[in-house]
Amino acid sequence: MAQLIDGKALSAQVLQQVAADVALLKADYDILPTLAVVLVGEDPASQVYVRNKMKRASEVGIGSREHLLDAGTTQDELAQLIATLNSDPLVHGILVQLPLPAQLDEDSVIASIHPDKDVDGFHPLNVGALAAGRDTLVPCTPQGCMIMLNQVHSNLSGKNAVVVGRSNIVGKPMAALLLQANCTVTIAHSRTQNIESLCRQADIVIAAAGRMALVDATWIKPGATVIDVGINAIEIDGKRKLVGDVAFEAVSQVAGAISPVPGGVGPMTIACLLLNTTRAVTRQLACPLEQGVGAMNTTARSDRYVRS
Ligand SMILES: Nc1nc(=O)c2c([nH]1)NC[C@@H]1CN(c3ccc(C(=O)N[C@@H](CCC(=O)O)C(=O)O)cc3)C=[N+]21
Ligand SMILES: [Mg+2]
Repeated sequence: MAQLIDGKALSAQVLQQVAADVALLKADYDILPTLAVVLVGEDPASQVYVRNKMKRASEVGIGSREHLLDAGTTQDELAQLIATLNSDPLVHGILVQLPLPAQLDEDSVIASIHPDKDVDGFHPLNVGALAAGRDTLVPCTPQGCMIMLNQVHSNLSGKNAVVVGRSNIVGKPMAALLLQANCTVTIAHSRTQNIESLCRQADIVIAAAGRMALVDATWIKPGATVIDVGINAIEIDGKRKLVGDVAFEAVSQVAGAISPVPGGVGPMTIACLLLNTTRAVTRQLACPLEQGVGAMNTTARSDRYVRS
């Protein structure tokens, strides 16, 4: 049986570190790191996610502001709000919950967020900086996956990693981070030929395709590490259930390590969002810090949150 990569427990470790950094920012700079979450419309799943984020924020001492806009909000109204948040010195992180209603242009909304407040790491400047291997705000889900991988692998150098899925929010930044960790990286997707045998050569499989139970036991090399990024909501006997992109029961008989859904990548994503909020603060301080929170200001420091 595969080792279970417990995202819930691991996220608690990350959150503990974030709480310590929040306390340090308070003590040394009298700063309350604050996250503004913008939700447009009334999608029930989005409401649950946003509520979870605010709850975790308050647990680690991060301030949060919730901006609930109605579903008919115009591009100009949203732009107005973001401009206000951009210039508010008491707001350090801005998250606009995606997806947005159809009348709104996501790309221009994302581009309007100040890059140093972009705790999602979706702004084109941050995307480019990550691609170039520079220090920047990194998307939360891939960052969480790297921390999970560091739990299993003391050294990722030379590992064959296959990322299944090529989204801008997971697949592409995930591949960039794996490359930065010196993995040999392949991005597979819906048009990839022989995807099953390709994955079977991988030491690491990141399943981020958005297709329920897509990755089966026959796709996995014995002993490989499997991270499940899927969050597919299904109904069983009228009850809502969350399942991943990996056929968990079957794959856990073959893999060396595997993350579950729920309790895997999801909690890590939220922990990294709050981690990014403290990192956003350090990017906005007038003078760079020599130690403490300032010392964490590099994308290569995910290992800092991992017990050896
Ligand atoms: N701008 C933006 N940034 C995001 O990071 C973002 C977004 N928009 N839109 C939606 C997705 C989805 N997402 C999740 C985060 C945590 C869980 C999570 O904690 N899941 C729990 C279970 C929660 C449940 O039961 O529904 C778990 O997997 O254990 C899930 C999904 C962030 N997203
Ligand atoms: Mg995809």
